[in-house]
Amino acid sequence: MNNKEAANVLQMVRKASPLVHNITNVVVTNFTANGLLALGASPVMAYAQEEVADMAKIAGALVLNIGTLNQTEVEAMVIAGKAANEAGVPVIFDPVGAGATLYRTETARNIVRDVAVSAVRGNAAEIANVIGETWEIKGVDAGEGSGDVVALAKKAAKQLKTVVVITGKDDVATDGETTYIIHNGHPLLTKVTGTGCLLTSVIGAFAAVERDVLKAAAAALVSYGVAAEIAAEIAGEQGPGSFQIAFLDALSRVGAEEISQYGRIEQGE
Ligand SMILES: Nc1ncnc2c1ncn2[C@@H]1O[C@H](COP(=O)(O)OP(=O)(O)O)[C@@H](O)[C@H]1O
Ligand SMILES: Cc1ncsc1CCOP(=O)(O)O
Ligand SMILES: [Mg+2]
Repeated sequence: MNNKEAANVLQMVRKASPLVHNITNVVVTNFTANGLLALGASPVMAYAQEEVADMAKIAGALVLNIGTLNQTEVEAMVIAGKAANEAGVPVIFDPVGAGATLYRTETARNIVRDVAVSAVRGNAAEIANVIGETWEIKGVDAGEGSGDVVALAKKAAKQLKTVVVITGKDDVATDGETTYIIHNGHPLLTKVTGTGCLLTSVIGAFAAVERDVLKAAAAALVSYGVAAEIAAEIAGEQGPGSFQIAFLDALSRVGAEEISQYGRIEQGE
């Protein structure tokens, strides 16, 4: 995966405008829908157990996010996930807050047991907790110590038999064999709630058009990180509010030119 291939996948997203079915949290719902629209995808949020299977089957990707989970919604996620699996629709999972409470940790583990997920995206602590590892945040910035993050991502990918994406200062995407490290993004992303959750849904949009989920994830990460850098350039001085708006604008504008100029994808060990 290089910048050119990444830009091609982004172009495919804009052309196909895939339907991304999200079962996500109440904090990020509107931001996620607007972010997917800005990018060029078609978002839908549907949660009722009566309809989630039907929606998941017609979607290009299903995104499951346990940010504000409750038991009814978790059951809906499993119903949707199984329907997506039957229909060959990729399922992307965001284990928000795994490790923070026993309920979140157990639910995250149950979802990856009951649903065949194509990719899991979280920060290092969340991914560690899904696979039962302890994880110490080494500095103020959880992205510090990226060597350890790569090892954690590979271990998780092998254990879960899926693509694993760990985000932070640098982002790692791996299937356990091939690894990409993406050196894009901006610290202001950590000052806007839902930027991790939206990224998980953006990976869904990319996985809807690129069957190689590892390539889809790497392409999504570089597009997203470059968009953040453009937004910071335009509105970073103003603060997180202006940055959030500029970021939505940048998601709609980022393309081959910006990715070739700013994209920093490294093939890891
Ligand atoms: N220190 C940082 N510098 C640049 N980008 C960052 C930094 N920390 C996180 N990001 C970016 O913010 C986005 C959300 O990632 P992250 O904060 O790890 O997710 P979450 O909110 O789920 O913990 C990703 O695109 C990631 O690359
Ligand atoms: C603040 C908050 N509380 C529960 S879910 C959520 C949003 C988390 O979003 P992200 O992980 O993308 O920062
Ligand atoms: Mg998160």
